Amino acid sequence: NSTYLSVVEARNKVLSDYIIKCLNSYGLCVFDNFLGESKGTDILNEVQKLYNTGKLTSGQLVNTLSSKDEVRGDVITWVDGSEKGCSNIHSLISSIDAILLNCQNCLGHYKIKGRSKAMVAVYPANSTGFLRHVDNPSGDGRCVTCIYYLNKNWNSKTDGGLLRIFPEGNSRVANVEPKFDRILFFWSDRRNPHEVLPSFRERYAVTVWYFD
Ligand SMILES: O=C(O)CNC(=O)c1n[nH]c2ccccc2c1=O
Ligand SMILES: [Fe+2]
Repeated sequence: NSTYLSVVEARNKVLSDYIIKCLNSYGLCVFDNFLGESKGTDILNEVQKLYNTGKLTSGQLVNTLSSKDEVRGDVITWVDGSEKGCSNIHSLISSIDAILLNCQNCLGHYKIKGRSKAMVAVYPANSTGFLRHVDNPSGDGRCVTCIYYLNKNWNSKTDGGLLRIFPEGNSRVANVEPKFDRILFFWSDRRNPHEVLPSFRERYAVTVWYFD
């Protein structure tokens, strides 16, 4: 009904304003309790199903050493949400689209024109994490990285898997716990080198990149 819609729109507006302010000031933005416990759990269940039915393949070109203890990196798959069993991932993507549509023409000098499919990524327990990198070092069009985390009761002291962002020209480092129902936005270019520390527990995330 109309009241529900206006509540959702008002909430999206508040969130868009927050993202615009944070991204333009710090180049990154973290927001907790994005979709709530039940929706977040629905998405987590879909991601775990993809993982447990072997739908994910190795994300990085990890040079699997011949040694017995294999190098364990992230495993990923790309979904647009129309696939069977991905309807909740689809609604996640639509929720993020709605928020960023609200930010139109207010994110730096970007005019967002599109986005990637959603990348579902799982770092297995005892994984090596992800070496320090820039998502878009070479101007491939990606301007904003958006990551939605799905890890309940995550404690990086015991579970590892911390995302560390080193904002360019800034001595401070952002240590982001991959907490359940947390959404993170950051500029995809050289302003935000980042790394994922080794993970000692399965670590789930869904990432979408927005293009200008
Ligand atoms: O999960 C995180 O907290 C951060 N994650 C990343 O920075 C990240 N960045 N670029 C990728 C490219 C291919 C496959 C996985 C990735 C990936 O997890
Ligand atoms: Fe990255």
